[in-house]
Amino acid sequence: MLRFSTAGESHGESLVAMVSGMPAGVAVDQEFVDRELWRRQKGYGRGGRMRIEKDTAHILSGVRHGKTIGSPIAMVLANNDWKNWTEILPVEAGDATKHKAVASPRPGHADLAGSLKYDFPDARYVLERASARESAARVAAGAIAKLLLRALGVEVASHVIRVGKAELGRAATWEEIAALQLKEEVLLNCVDAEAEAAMKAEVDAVLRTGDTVGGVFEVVVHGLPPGVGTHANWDERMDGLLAQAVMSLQAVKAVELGRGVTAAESVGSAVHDAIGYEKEQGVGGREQGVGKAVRFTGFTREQNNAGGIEGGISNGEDVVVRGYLKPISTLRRPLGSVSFETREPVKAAYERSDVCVVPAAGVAAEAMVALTVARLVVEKFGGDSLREMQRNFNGYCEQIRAY
Ligand SMILES: Cc1cc2nc3c(=O)[nH]c(=O)nc-3n(C[C@H](O)[C@H](O)[C@H](O)COP(=O)(O)O)c2cc1C
Ligand SMILES: C=C(O[C@@H]1CC(C(=O)O)=C[C@@H](OP(=O)(O)O)[C@H]1O)C(=O)O
Repeated sequence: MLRFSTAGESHGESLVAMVSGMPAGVAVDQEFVDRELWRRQKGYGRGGRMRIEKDTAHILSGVRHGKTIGSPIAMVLANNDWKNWTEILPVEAGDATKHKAVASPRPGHADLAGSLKYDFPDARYVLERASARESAARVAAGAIAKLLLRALGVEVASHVIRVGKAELGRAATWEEIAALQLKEEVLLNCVDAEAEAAMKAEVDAVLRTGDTVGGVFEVVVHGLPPGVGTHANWDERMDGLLAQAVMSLQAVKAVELGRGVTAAESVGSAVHDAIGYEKEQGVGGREQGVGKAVRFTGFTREQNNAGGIEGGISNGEDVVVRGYLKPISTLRRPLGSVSFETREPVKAAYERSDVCVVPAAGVAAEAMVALTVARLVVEKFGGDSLREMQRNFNGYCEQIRAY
């Protein structure tokens, strides 16, 4: 089973990512892993911390001569900011002057609930792990999953469809989304320059007023054959697993598959994706790689409102997952809170903060989606080595082509 976990605190020495269950023989491209980390650090509206960090994954195990060897992969990502904290963090609990205590819990953070739960004197102990700094480790793990998927012709990419009130008012093609991932500059990771300018204006407006914004990103999985995930058990359905994976990201408050949200206010005839068949084009091979059309069978759809999943099973169309982000919680003009010490009303704590993280959250969500899909792919196709898995995968593709 493909599994991953992370460890590490925001201002601790390092983050750690562990991935196990990867087949042997997958080429691990360090440049690709680091580029994914770079993409997560970018986007208009990020705060001062991103000028301190330059994330890179130091691979400690599970890779030999550039390829996976089937053993757990451990990676370490240093926190550059750690050196600014070494003298402050380890002091005794309760010394508010020395350990950067967060003495008034910030609304929208885990601060209050976590301090009560773990019996901490202030929220610093909570936020260190609750922070989305952790998502960098997820991206390192997700990059490994992406490399496995890529070896099977499956690609995962994201783009931003809303920042505050500004939205991309049209559907994006896979080619547009794939091309975005290669850009050297990341503004708001939107496929449309005009919509992106409007999104930037939303960020500028909240920068002026000391406020924050949220938005919506969309992750697309391209090239996944029909038949991954299952309807058979609730906890094996791909839709449920994707929802949990993306919802688990910091600040994501809703997850949508396909047109799930607007479908609720529509009628069945407008929502469901009519099925056709085109033998000539559909049957006869699949081209692999970003931007190429992938057809596994002759069955066709006029549209993809289902977002590539029906009954918890991939149906061969692009898998489309949207994540809805609340506005960032920490405000330069803070909301009301209460002092832990005096219980008097005070403003919530503020040091520095991002004001918009929609593009970065999209990259982290790509990682979560890639890890989820890779897990289901490993379950379906098995194989201790990539060669064995590719044989199983190709055999299955032949089977459904001849269906
Ligand atoms: C990439 C990324 C960066 C984030 N940066 C900040 C930040 O600088 N300030 C902040 O208040 N919240 C930030 N968040 C969100 C908080 O971590 C999150 O809202 C908080 O931990 C509470 O968790 P919840 O919103 O999931 O309930 C960020 C989220 C992501 C995905
Ligand atoms: C460090 C990252 O994001 C952090 C996530 C975060 C939060 O509360 O989630 C708060 C900020 O941390 P700091 O207070 O150190 O500036 C962000 O910078 C990162 O994305 O790598």
